[in-house]
This record gives sequence, C-alpha cells and structure tokens, in this order.
Amino acid sequence: MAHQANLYPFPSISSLALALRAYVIQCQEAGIARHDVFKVAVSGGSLPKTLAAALLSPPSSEADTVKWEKWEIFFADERAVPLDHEDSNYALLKAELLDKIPSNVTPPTVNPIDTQYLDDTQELADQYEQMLVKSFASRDSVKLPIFDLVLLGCGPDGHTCSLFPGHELLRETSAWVAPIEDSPKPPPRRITLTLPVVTHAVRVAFVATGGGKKDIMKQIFEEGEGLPCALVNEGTRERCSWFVDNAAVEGVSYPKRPFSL
Ligand SMILES: O=C1O[C@H](COP(=O)(O)O)[C@@H](O)[C@H](O)[C@H]1O
Repeated sequence: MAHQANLYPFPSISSLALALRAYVIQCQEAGIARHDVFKVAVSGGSLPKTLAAALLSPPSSEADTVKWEKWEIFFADERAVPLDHEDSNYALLKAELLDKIPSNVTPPTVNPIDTQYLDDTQELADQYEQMLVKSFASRDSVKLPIFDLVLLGCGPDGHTCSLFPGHELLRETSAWVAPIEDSPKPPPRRITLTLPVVTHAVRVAFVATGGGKKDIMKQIFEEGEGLPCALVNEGTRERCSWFVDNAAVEGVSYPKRPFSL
C-alpha cells in the first residue's frame, strides 16, 4: 500500500535485530551525509535490549559499521528520577547498550536529563528542550528539531514515548518537550518529546515484540484512530517502519512487507 507505515514481521528476534541494524546504519549514513553526525532519539521499555542485540555484534563489512563516535543520543521520553534509578530510561540504555560498547571505540555523545530539576517536571522538560534548541540550532532555524531517527516502543495500551491514549498532551502543538505528572504507567512523573517533534523526524521506527502486543497492534493497524502509536503512523506514513515479530502481528490484517532497505 502506497504512503503507509511499513510493517515488517520477522520469525525471530535475531532476524529482526539483523534488519534493524541494517536500517539504523542506513539512517546513520544519511545523517552523517547531511550534517556529519547522527542524531537519534531512543525510548526505554523493551527497546534498548533489542537495540543492543542489533548493534553490538561486530561489523561484517565496512558498510555494516556502527559509527558510535558520530552518534548523538537523546531520550524520546524519560522518567523524573535520578540517572541511576531503576525506573530511569537512561540507566536502562546504559546497562543494556552503552556499557557494552567496546572500549576501543570512541563512545557516542549521550544527552540525559538534567537531574537538578527533578522536583519540577515543567523545568525538567524546559531544560531538555533548551538543550535540544542548542543542539539543533546550527541545522535548522529550529521551528522543530529534525531527528535523523526516532526509535520508539509501543505499550500494550498503544502509548509511545510518554504520550498516553486520551491524554491532553496529544494535543500539544508548541512545546518540543513536555512534562507529564499523571502517567497511567508508573512512575507518574516524566517528560516526553511531543507528537509534532516525533513526526517531524526524518525516519521513525517502532520495535514491538511478543504476543502480549498483538491486541493493541490490531487496534493500531485496523481501527486505532487516536491511539498515540496510530497518530505517529498518520503523521509519518512511509517514513515510519515497524520491526515486529510474528507473535506481535498474529491476526493483524494490515499489509505486511518483506524487509528491504
Ligand atoms: O513507559 C514506557 O513505555 C514505552 C513502551 O515500553 P515497552 O516495554 O512496552 O516497549 C517505552 O517506549 C517508553 O520509553 C517508556 O518510558
């Protein structure tokens, strides 16, 4: 189907990880060609583990190289907790991926939240937004930042980032980063990229695995108007790719595609 999100199912996590690696490296190369860095926003939840499976294996060729030194990593959402807290998306990414990057390569630049503002989520969000303004300033005249890639998860209720179904944050049009104090999934206090920022990215990729996701996948792809994940699909269309395992899309009637770059 033309101009729709791409849905790529895989029989195993290892085959999904191989394809995800090829896709991320293509986005990396496009980012480097555009502005000599790769600006990527990363989610928490189940994503960092799959991302690690994709990116940590040694390159099979020059073209298959993850150029960590060119990566600038941002967080698609973060919980208002210290960076070593068990709920921190930064801590999760660090444990699953960052700490496992070989020590003989130049590490990526990582942009966590500024924890001196944990008591005030509005300020926490504003500070993260200001950091984005500085980081993206030389690139656009910054109406909105343009990430080279936003990597997303999909919650069993259809949430993504910390954008939850029916929440007023889905109507946010001016802020790049917004606070949320009433997340239905704990912890309640978080910050998140807003929908306009997510959908403005060059590419957006979701990773969703396991049979626990199949009911919400059916809703998102068959009837899910208004669900946050469906809103990202609508806002990005062919720029959006879903990397899923067969279990997550069992019974989903949306056209599935064999993966190709
Ligand atoms: O709370 C969150 O949940 C979503 C989805 O997590 P998953 O475990 O169902 O993949 C995640 O993408 C987000 O970053 C996180 O803060």
